[in-house]
Amino acid sequence: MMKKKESSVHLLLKWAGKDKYYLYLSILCSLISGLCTMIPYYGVYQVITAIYQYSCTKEVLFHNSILIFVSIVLRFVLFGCSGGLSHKGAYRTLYKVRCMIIDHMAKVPLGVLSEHNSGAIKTILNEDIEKLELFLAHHLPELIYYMCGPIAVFLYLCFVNLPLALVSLIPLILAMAVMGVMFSGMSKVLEDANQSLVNLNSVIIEYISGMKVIKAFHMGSNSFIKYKNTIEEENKIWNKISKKMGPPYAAYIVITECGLLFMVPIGGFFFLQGSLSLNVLLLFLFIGSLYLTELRPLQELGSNFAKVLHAVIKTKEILDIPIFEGGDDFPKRHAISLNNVCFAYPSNEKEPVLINCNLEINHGEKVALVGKSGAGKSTIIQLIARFYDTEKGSITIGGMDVQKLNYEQILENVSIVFQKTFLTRDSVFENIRMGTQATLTQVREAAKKAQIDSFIMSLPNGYETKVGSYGTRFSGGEKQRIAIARAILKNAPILILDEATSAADPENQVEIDKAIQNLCEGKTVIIVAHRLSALKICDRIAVVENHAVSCIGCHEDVLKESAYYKAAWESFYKARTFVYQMKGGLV
Ligand SMILES: Nc1ncnc2c1ncn2[C@@H]1O[C@H](COP(=O)(O)OP(=O)(O)OP(=O)(O)O)[C@@H](O)[C@H]1O
Repeated sequence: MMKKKESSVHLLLKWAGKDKYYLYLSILCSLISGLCTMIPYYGVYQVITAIYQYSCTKEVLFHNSILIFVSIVLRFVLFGCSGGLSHKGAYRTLYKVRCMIIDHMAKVPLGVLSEHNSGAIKTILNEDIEKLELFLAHHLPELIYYMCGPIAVFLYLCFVNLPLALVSLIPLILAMAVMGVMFSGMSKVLEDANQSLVNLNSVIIEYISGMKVIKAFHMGSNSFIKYKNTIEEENKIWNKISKKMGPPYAAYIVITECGLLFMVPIGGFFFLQGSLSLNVLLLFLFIGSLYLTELRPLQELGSNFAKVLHAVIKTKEILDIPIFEGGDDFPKRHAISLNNVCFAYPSNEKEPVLINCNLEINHGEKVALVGKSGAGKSTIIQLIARFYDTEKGSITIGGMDVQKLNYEQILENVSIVFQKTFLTRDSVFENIRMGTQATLTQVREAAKKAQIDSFIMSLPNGYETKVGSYGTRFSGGEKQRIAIARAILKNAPILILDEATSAADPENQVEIDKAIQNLCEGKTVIIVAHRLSALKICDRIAVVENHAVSCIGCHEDVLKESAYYKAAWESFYKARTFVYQMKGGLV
């Protein structure tokens, strides 16, 4: 546990980089401010001594009052400076850590990222990182401050009377024992509490994103059950924590204040014995029984510290996800080849999706992947785009193993149009150019080819129309054409269309087909075709079944060779020529 704490603080300071000097300065201010706590006690002792020795004059009162006043002002000024510096250091560190995570996530293989629960990532990015700020900006300087004062007072008391100074520590020893009880076995409970927060975040995200389905199926209050159960689970954990922490916390508070209980009899005994003067007894009765109450906030810091350690560990877990770095330049030719590829998803390693799968796609060729649902079509394209690495076998682009290629260049050279289009809360213009420096003319050019320019121009603010709330009014087909415009603008030589025509209805089917034709021009294309109508632009068709590509060729050849394709084509053909018969006659 101790090792974990050390490495976590060390990690935090490493992440802070040069900004750790703000934190060091803040600690120094806290330290001096904490030491100032001792000065008023010293002043009080001087006055008591003067009274006891009948030498108390106006000067003695005046000097000590000034001393006490200056030390109190200094204490607060320095504590304020410490807070300012710690906040500056903390927010700069927070900014760095957030950037580090975002940078890192951009280099993490997409598949690995999707294996992570999005609620867990949100908890880390949002709540856990905020806890780092709490620690750096507040806990660290406060820890020094609250510890320094009592330590300095104790040292001063040791200087005045060692045995009584040691007696003054008895409440501290008892309070530490109580704290030990309080925190024993807490790491598991706190871990559960953090996990329940992650679950709660995931359920909320799931609940909000599934709102449409919940309403459509009139699931009403039943849909709340998972949400309600998760809240109840969290409630149970926090009840458990408060039951465990409540009594020892009360004991801790009382014990830190019970100094007089020991000081009066023991100090009084020494005084009666004559080994203690009255001024020293008074000093210990006033101060020796009180100064430890300054340590009280340490208990709260202690419990928060456990949360901070958890946050550091979680942040590190994200930063430790292996990334793809370096690698060879992307080749100029783009023939794609799968050679005896075996693959199972990391979350389900026992169920192989692909076994010895082979596929050859020529440079500039357009190949459709067809097959039953769950056959592995999307898996193949995810492996080509290196969302995951193959277990056995290899995938090459232009003869080069994808695992040896620069990952960033793979992302640059492979465009994927997914079935679901993600629109950011930004203008349509920014949604098409997606962070590139493309001009409005270039964006419009791409949008024209994607058959969406006239629709965008009809929007209230044209290309400047904000998507956000308005975005919900885009139809599936319109969104898909925006995605196609993005891909046209990106102009990557390899194009993957995963069910890209699925949102097409008869009205915009023609437009989407035209958009896709424009998009595919001169590219190496793989289309995951669920509707066989998408096959018309393809040179060859590959059937995915039984964990591999079972046959590949032109439409006529595959029709002869593949029973699956023959059946699929026949039902597609029947559906195309289907005429609805109404009761009263033909429609
Ligand atoms: N992230 C994942 N983790 C675990 N298993 C997965 C994952 N994604 C897909 N699978 C499983 O892998 C198998 C192949 O899925 P894949 O999506 O490649 O099929 P598909 O042919 O594209 O199906 P569909 O046409 O329905 O989209 C399926 O059994 C699916 O359940």
